[in-house]
Amino acid sequence: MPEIAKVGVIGAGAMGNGIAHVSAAAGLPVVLVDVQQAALDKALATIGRNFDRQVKRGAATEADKQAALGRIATGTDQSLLADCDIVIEAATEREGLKVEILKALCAKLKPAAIIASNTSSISITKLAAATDRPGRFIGMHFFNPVPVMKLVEVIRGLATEEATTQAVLALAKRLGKTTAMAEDMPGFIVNRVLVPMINEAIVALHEGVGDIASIDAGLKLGANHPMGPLELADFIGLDVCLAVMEVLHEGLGDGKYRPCPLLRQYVAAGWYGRKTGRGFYDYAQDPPKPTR
Ligand SMILES: CC(=O)CC(=O)SCCNC(=O)CCNC(=O)[C@H](O)C(C)(C)COP(=O)(O)OP(=O)(O)OC[C@H]1O[C@@H](n2cnc3c(N)ncnc32)[C@H](O)[C@@H]1OP(=O)(O)O
Ligand SMILES: NC(=O)C1=CN([C@@H]2O[C@H](COP(=O)(O)OP(=O)(O)OC[C@H]3O[C@@H](n4cnc5c(N)ncnc54)[C@H](OP(=O)(O)O)[C@@H]3O)[C@@H](O)[C@H]2O)C=CC1
Repeated sequence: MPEIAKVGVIGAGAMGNGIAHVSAAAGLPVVLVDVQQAALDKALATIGRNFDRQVKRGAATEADKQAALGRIATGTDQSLLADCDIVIEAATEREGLKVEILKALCAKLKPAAIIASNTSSISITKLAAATDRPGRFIGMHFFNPVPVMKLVEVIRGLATEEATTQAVLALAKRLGKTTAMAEDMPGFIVNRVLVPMINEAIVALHEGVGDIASIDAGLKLGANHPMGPLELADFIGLDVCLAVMEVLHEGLGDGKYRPCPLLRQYVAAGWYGRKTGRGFYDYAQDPPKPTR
């Protein structure tokens, strides 16, 4: 398997922009594709702002930022990914959508190209089966925010070839990440543990055990979490949290993974958290104000 020299990213949202950021910062040319030009524009602005954080701290120079931004090409057409050695799929956490994207993508890529999914929980084996290259399909699960979080979970599907695994481990290392191998089971490792905790915080809110501010203060001040569980849920996206709980509940068949009805209600209202401006907190206010 040749070394990965060019990275494609599909989906320019909360995660896609970060994956493009760290790939370009590592000196790799990047192609970032999304269906909405507006999403691409927003992603480039976010990447620029995140580089500014690093420049301010002296962790990067203005020249580093400009050079990295110069390595990122964007567009709404998947054919721009034709000469990428790997394409990392980071589109919305909906299985049907991912399958549709992957099926369309295969025809556009060179036969040797690897496809990786950044999915939070969906079966890598199942997604691989939707492609023409199950041996060159793998889970490469980054964490939010990508420029800061050191971990990449690597998940092999049943058909993933060793050369694919080694190429992705080498890429993660080049991106400055630490890898953990996770089995292709619902939620992999981190989300199997973390998202049920978030769901339990929502249950506690739903049952009136505490209000939003108290629940978040509890885990921040009592367990030294950097963010409270409800603040974190908004940061991840309530849509993603619900999608993960549904995969756990269905895949493991245990009632303890039942998504809290209040989480369903917030997602049904379109209150996804930071990405829509309102979730458990209203981000139109400064500081963000609890919504109940
Ligand atoms: C759902 C899934 O499938 C998997 C997941 O991702 S689960 C979610 C995993 N993520 C978490 O658990 C995040 C928990 N929260 C945190 O770690 C911290 O709150 C945080 C790193 C996000 C912010 O840290 P903080 O101390 O509150 O803020 P701050 O001191 O301003 O930032 C620390 C660093 O992070 C950077 N940072 C903060 N927020 C950032 C953001 N949204 N994007 C990029 N960089 C960010 C800052 O620039 C700073 O970096 P520099 O030192 O280079 O400037
Ligand atoms: N949020 C998180 O903390 C984490 C999420 N993940 C996973 O990463 C993936 C992305 O999540 P996240 O970044 O939060 O999601 P977002 O909703 O922020 O971004 C998804 C992006 O994909 C775009 N998209 C939708 N359909 C297509 C398509 N057909 N082709 C190209 N782009 C498309 C969306 O555009 P539009 O808005 O127009 O639909 C949107 O810009 C998910 O699988 C999620 O589970 C993994 C780790 C952490």
